[in-house]
Amino acid sequence: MSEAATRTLTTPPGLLASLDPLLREWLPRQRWFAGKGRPVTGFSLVAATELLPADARLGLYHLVVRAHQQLAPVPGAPERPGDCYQLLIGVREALPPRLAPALVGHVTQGPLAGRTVYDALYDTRPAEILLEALRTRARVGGLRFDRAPDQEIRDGLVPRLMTAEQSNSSVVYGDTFILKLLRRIVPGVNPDLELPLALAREGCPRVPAPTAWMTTELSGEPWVLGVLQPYVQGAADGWELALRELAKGEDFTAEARALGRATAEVHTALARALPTVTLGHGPLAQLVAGMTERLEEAVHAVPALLPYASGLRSAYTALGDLAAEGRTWTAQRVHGDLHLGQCLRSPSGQWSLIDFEGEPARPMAERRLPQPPVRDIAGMLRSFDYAAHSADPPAPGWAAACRAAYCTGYAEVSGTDPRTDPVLLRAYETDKAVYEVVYEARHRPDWLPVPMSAVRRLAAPDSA
Ligand SMILES: Nc1ncnc2c1ncn2[C@@H]1O[C@H](COP(=O)(O)OP(=O)(O)O)[C@@H](O)[C@H]1O
Ligand SMILES: O=P(O)(O)O[C@H]1O[C@H](CO)[C@@H](O[C@H]2O[C@H](CO)[C@@H](O)[C@H](O)[C@H]2O)[C@H](O)[C@H]1O
Repeated sequence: MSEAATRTLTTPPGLLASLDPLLREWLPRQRWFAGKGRPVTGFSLVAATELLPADARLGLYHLVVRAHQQLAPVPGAPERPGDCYQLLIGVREALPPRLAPALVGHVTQGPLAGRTVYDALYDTRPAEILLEALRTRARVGGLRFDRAPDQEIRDGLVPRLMTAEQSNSSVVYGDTFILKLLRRIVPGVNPDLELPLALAREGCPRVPAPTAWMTTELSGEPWVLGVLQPYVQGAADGWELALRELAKGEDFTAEARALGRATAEVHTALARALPTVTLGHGPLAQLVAGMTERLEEAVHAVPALLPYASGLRSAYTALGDLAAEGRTWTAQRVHGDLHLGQCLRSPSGQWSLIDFEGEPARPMAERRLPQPPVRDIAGMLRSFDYAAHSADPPAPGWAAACRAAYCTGYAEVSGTDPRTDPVLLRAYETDKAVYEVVYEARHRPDWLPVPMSAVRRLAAPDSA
């Protein structure tokens, strides 16, 4: 591992050098590793902070590493410095059986030869150390832990790592708080903290308000590393609930309508809290160009899209034509990756929206741009379709009823029914379905038929 770019280095260099071969094996296998499909050629260390020294029974290091990857999975392909990842690495003589799933590897060289390194988020003491740092607003090396002025964190909360399929890693503390540790990290303001804080200032009850957060500063820029929020106890997510009702052949329209209302409440609060802009011909042309470019990239990555490409493209050109005729749209900050799995229903039936990070694969600057709120609506409409098409047999009528109820709920609160703008809606649904095709091809190939069935429908000229 190259240490040339090291900023804060309080760890033994021998440990870092010996981690390189272990990380090459371990990191690409993690669910949250974003660079799947491109060989990792090595790592450089961006920052390292010792939380507990390695000569103790338990050593603990916070690392920011940059993964260097080849651009294509072929021998000799050019490589580029890739994404940065946040790791919490524990060092022990041996792992107790309960930590077996956390194993990164056994160190074979350097001063720590013979010791075992592991993903310390699985372990109680390291997780407690993070919460304690947030509680006490600690500064450790370059790591900064902050807590909202009006929020308290009591001690003694027992941590457990969530095992859900995630883009990041979350630890639940005593069913009271949940800490999301971002895995692939980027410089600058992160909407996963920015938007919930803005919504909390607006008094919007649909989003858990951040209690505390963890940041660092690298090369003069802030980086968000984690966010602690109240844990919604006993909550079920919209995806689980929808599948449960589908399996029983039950109607889900009352919940879909409530979700439409919740989405509109969040959009209204975001439009009050942060700037809105009017999109005229120029910005719309850019937006359409972005959708078209994403489609071209997707066709390249997933050739099964090719037969539908021209039909899909027509959804974007129809939008471009409307803009050329002088139509304008209002854009505002949005959730950016809204789907049923991002909606939590409390036991009392209240819906909350979570995970404002946006689509993990998009550049951060793009994720923070104001966009037509229909972007999120399209995400939810796709999600009802996902649920209906992952049922056996598929239930397109169920999806249609939920989609209609969701739009009705949205219109009740916002005063705008998304169905009155079908060209915009079709363009955004198409963009989302194309994103999903690439996402599934990369992460869950078995799921590919679900967005592909939507692609077939959206590519048909009468689908608007
Ligand atoms: N405030 C919360 N209360 C209860 N559960 C939560 C809360 N926030 C997140 N979760 C659970 O954690 C999971 C992952 O959270 P999310 O923010 O979507 O992370 P990721 O970006 O890694 O996908 C969610 O699907 C949900 O089950
Ligand atoms: O929740 P994440 O931010 O990690 O979002 C990513 O993963 C989602 C899947 O876990 C993916 O969502 C797609 O599958 C869902 C069912 O599992 C479905 O409800 C969504 O509509 C569909 O888009 C999401 O796209 C991706 O960004």
